[in-house]
Amino acid sequence: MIKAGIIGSTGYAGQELVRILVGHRETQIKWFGSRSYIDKKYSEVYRNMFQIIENNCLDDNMEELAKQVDVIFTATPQGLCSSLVSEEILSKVKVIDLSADYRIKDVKIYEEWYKLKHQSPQFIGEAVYGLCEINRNDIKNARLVANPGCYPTCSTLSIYPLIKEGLIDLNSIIIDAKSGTSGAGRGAKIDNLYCEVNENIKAYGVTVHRHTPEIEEQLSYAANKEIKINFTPHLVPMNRGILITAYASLSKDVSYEQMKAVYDKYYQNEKFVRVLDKDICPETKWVEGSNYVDVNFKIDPRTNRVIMMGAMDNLVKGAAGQAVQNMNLMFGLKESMGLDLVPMFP
Ligand SMILES: NC(=O)C1=CN([C@@H]2O[C@H](COP(=O)(O)OP(=O)(O)OC[C@H]3O[C@@H](n4cnc5c(N)ncnc54)[C@H](OP(=O)(O)O)[C@@H]3O)[C@@H](O)[C@H]2O)C=CC1
Ligand SMILES: CC(=O)N[C@@H](CCC(=O)OP(=O)(O)O)C(=O)O
Repeated sequence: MIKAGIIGSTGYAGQELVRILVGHRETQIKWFGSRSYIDKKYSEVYRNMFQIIENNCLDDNMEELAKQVDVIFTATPQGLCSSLVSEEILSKVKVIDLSADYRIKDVKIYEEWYKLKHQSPQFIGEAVYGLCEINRNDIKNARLVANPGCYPTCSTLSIYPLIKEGLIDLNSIIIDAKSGTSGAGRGAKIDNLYCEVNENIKAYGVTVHRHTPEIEEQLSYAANKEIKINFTPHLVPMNRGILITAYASLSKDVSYEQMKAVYDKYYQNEKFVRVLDKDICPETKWVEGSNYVDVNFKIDPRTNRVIMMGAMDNLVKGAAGQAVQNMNLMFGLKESMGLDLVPMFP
């Protein structure tokens, strides 16, 4: 049995991790970390866990945690994980960070976009970017995994095959993204109040969203060349779900069948990436509650552009599900263990 501790178990990403790990037959959650609910029953914070979890919430005592568990998940605000990790901790326990602290390899770029001083830059080089479909082998040997951001997961997986195969103009990529409000976390913020969000849709973080450099870095690895993108997220009035619509100019003539073969080349053996049939557009409702990313594309011959689309659940493949996928790889388990979650509908 893997013993797991979750720092930030009372947030939206943390509670999704709890929900998934409760159903994981090789894992036992030993530590339900919290800042605001210390000594309160977890099932009083999340009543869906009534009679399922009897534990109390605990503080984020890393030293004590490291003695008691095999893996620590940090589902906490940006900057916290990097202030807790040390060589001593990493020598005792594996860490999977759901925040962005170790996702960006250039610390200056992290500090510039996050407006934070990085607390342990010495571990950035070692951390493995946990996009399982692309970095599987490195993840298996990692002590520290940077679980990818939600928008970057959906964007990268939707665009990656076409970059790898040199089918798109690298200077022409535009990503339009939409997210449900659980992406913003459980903390009270005026922008996320019912009256602000309901019956509304708005762009935010235009040109300055912190996921821009993360997506650029991942796409640049795929291209082996520096890429800049336009990335515009929108907040939509739903609980869960991310939809990506990305645009790029084609760099060569390519038919539907050829492009489909490219997506299949990368994803036909990937359980969690589903390349949809011709003309079927990904929808958030068909992936909700699951670890799937649905992707598809359409070529527009009038403009010589391709439109790439992706949909996933921000809390599952975009956060907790991917974190469990990473844990499975790090502990030599079947990659999909605990993640056979059939999408919920309606
Ligand atoms: N929501 C999403 O869709 C996704 C989130 N993520 C990432 O996961 C992380 C958590 O996000 P999310 O769950 O949305 O956020 P929430 O605001 O819902 O949760 C934050 C969690 O962190 C805890 N926390 C806050 N400050 C501290 C602190 N100083 N010390 C210890 N614990 C603290 C909170 O504890 P308490 O409630 O007890 O005060 C809570 O459990 C973030 O880094 C986010 O970027 C990644 C991908 C997707
Ligand atoms: C709707 C919303 O606010 N989404 C968040 C992104 C989700 C998240 O928590 O960010 P990570 O994936 O980097 O961890 C945002 O735009 O900041």
